[in-house]
Parts: sequence; C-alpha cells; structure tokens
Amino acid sequence: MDIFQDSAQEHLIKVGEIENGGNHGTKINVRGLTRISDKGEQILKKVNVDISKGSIVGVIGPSGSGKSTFLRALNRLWEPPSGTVFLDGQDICDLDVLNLRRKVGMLFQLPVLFEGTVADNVRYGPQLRGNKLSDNEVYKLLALADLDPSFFNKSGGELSVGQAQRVALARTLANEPEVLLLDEPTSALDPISTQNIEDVLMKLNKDRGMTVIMVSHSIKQIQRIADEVCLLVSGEIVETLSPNQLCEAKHPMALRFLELSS
Ligand SMILES: Nc1ncnc2c1ncn2[C@@H]1O[C@H](COP(=O)(O)OP(=O)(O)OP(=O)(O)O)[C@@H](O)[C@H]1O
Repeated sequence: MDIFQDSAQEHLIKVGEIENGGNHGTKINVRGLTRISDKGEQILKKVNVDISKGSIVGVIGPSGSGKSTFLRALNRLWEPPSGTVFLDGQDICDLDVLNLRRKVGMLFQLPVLFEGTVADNVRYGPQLRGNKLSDNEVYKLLALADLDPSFFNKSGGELSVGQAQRVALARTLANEPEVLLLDEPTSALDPISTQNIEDVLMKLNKDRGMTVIMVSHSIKQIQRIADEVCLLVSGEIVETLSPNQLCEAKHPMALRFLELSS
C-alpha cells in the first residue's frame, strides 16, 4: 500500500468536502467564563452561553463590554480561561492549542498577511502540519473567498484591505475550521467589500454548516446575517434574541445601546 498516495487521497477528499459542502459545524457551550484584569476589574463575569452547531451568532454591545475578550477565549488567545468552553462536549483546555486553532479559525478587524505571495499565505497552515497544498487546491480556496486566480502570485503589499481580508479568510479556510470567530471583520471595509465577505460567510454557513460567531458594531449587519444575537453588557451576556426581536430587548443598557445604534 502506498501511504503517500493514501494520505494524498485523504487530503483530496477533505478538499472535495470543502467544495461540496461537508458538515463541519460544531456546537459550543460556555460555562462560567470569567476574566479579571491585572487591576482586578471584571472584564467577563461568569458568561454562560450555548451556541448551536451550524448557527451564525452575532455578538453586540457597547465598547469595552468584553466582546473581543469573549471571542478570544474561544480559541485560547488568553488563558488560562476561568470557566469552561466546550467544543462538541470537549473542554478546549484538553485540546492541543494548535489543533484547537485549526478547528476554530479567527479573523480580526485588520488582516495581517505574512511576507510572500497570496499562495504562500494560503498554504501556511497546512504546511505547518506537513501538507503542501497543490496549486489547484489554493485556487479553490481563493475561489471560496471570492478571489479570482489572478491573486495567486500577488504579494500582500499589493492588496487593498478588503482583498487582504479575503486572503486572510482563504488562509483560515485552508485549515478546514469547524468554527469561525470574526472580530469586526468588515469594520475597515467599504460596503461592497463588506457585502462580499458577508456573502462568503453565509455561503460557508449554508453549504458547510460552519458555526460562525461574529462581533460587530453594525446592528444592520448582524440583522442581515445572524440567526441569533447575544447582547453583551459590562462583561455579561444579558440577553440572547433573534435579530428581528432586538427591539424587544429588556435590559436597560442593552436597550439604550440598541436605540442609539439604530
Ligand atoms: N489585556 C488586557 N489587559 C487589561 N484590560 C484589558 C485587556 N484587554 C481588554 N481589557 C479591558 O477589558 C475590557 C473589555 O475589552 P474588549 O476589547 O473585550 O471590549 P469590546 O467590547 O470588544 O470593545 P470594543 O467594542 O471597543 O472593541 C475593556 O475595559 C478593556 O480595557
């Protein structure tokens, strides 16, 4: 048996799943997540939340309420987390951190690309695990992120922020994540680039059942794409609502925030 052929075959099947809509969704259960700053301030206060497999969840709330801190806990960008985060029932602290970050990809407000070409960036994650993506696989990932083949050999410095954000998305998708964490991924983008990213996210969610958690300051954006919205105020998820129920929020600060934001 040729093991190289077998591992190539296995990899091809995975890429095929990306194209054809494999089921990569994962449920997340957060219990008692707490973060206290060095100065003793409570940034997150025993956050409990259940995120269904394959859902798009928006996280909104006033500036400084702990949205980014919450998101970063989900792939252990700070630790040790006090409280527990379960991915499909498994405590994330029991996972190897690199494996966790492969399963749970993250995009930030401003994309940071590594030196080299777009293709080098897209190949980065699999290469760390000893897999070299073929040109064809890179083209497929670019297409998933709505980038045409001409981007393959461009360098990061030649790209607009919107294009770079889509390359960062393709690079994340190369790791075949089950969950995508997005921290204001379109706040630096124009409306057309924003729409491109939203379309890609909704397609990934629809076709692959990918679980998406997105922090955004735009209520309209959250209403366009999310199935459920968590309102985070002063380190607590005070309400979880459907996007068209936001006007029914009861928490006074959440309500004031929503009124001022709409
Ligand atoms: N590394 C840190 N050390 C100390 N305090 C921190 C740290 N990171 C964040 N904070 C504080 O935690 C609180 C929550 O910050 P966080 O960035 O999570 O809020 P946010 O809701 O995402 O804000 P914004 O909407 O402005 O991005 C803030 O008061 C912030 O100053």
